[in-house]
Amino acid sequence: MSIRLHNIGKHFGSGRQRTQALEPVNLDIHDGELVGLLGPSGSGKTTLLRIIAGLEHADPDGGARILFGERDVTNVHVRDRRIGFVFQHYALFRHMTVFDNVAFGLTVMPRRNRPTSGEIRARVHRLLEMVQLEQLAHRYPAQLSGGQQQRVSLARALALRPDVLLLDEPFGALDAKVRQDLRRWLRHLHDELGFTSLFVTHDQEEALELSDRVAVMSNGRIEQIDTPDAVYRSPANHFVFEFLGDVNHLEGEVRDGTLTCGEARLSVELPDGSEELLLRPHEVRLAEAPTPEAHLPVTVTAISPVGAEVRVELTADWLGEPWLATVRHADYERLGLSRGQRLYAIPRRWHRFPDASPAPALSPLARAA
Ligand SMILES: Nc1ncnc2c1ncn2[C@@H]1O[C@H](COP(=O)(O)OP(=O)(O)OP(=O)(O)O)[C@@H](O)[C@H]1O
Repeated sequence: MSIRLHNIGKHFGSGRQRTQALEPVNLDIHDGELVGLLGPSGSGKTTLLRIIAGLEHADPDGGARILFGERDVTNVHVRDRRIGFVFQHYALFRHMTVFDNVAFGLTVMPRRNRPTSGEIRARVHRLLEMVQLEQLAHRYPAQLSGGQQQRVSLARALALRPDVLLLDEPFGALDAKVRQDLRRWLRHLHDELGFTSLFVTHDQEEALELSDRVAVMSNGRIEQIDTPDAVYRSPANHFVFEFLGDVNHLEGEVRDGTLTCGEARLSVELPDGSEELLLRPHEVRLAEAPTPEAHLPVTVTAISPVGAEVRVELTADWLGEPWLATVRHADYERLGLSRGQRLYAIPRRWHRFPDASPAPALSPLARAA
């Protein structure tokens, strides 16, 4: 089921209390797609999700329309939109067993649509099997872990065979390992059952790992919507770049093709003036000597060799905030990295987002790559 949003804007309150939660948004979600709404607190993610669900109404002016496939659901009640919901705070019925929680939506259907009790039993068992909770069917929510409760919520949301599944910070309250498992598991279910899903998160990693496409939001606006790879590698603007990962800043004055900041110097093909360059940690190489293009002396202040790469914190008099470089374990050993060591940072590439420039600029190095 595709979802098409046309001119969905939202204000709350009136008079001086009136605030704009969403600027008019247009968005097309394809049939079977898993889309992540990613943004900081207050950026409008939940408001957009609630409008799609029918729990909130878009501003009526401006011709707001919501289509599920060919069906115009703009004025359709939440009950009739055929949506499954999963929220962060597991709203399971505490006095019902796992089985009854999952079966609930089916048992309260109008008699003419309601499956027989045998069919309900079979469907609930199948769902519990899929979320691997069959053994716990007779437990109560209080007897489950957070991750298990969230799996029950998912099974319950899927029991009514929704066309669209909406998830609001579904794994927000869980610890890192459980989140990781649930993400994989949601992706798997999504692919197996083929519904269309939209989920809200403020966790970059979660959005990038789970989504077919990510919509990055700030201040009630969709700043960019694209595949995880594209939003990460080709961010549309400064905000998206900063929000999607660790960033190192290099601010200085450019004169005659050289950016200078204290004792640091970098050759850049830019006109004279003040500049701010941005670099991801993996775009910073560490070396024992400067190059003709880059003279950026740094001191190693912390090393974290945990994970696939080594994270190295760097400081210098010319830096306001420490830099973070990620280096391969082989390079870590080759350089014999230790705290207090003095090295040179060599940018592999850099990015800049001059104000009001719609397209990001990349370093010549990156353009060549
Ligand atoms: N019922 C409401 N009345 C007034 N303002 C509201 C209401 N709901 C949301 N807002 C405002 O709308 C803006 C967007 O809120 P929304 O909850 O959609 O953001 P969000 O991105 O989901 O944030 P979070 O990640 O913190 O949940 C915020 O400025 C919020 O204060």
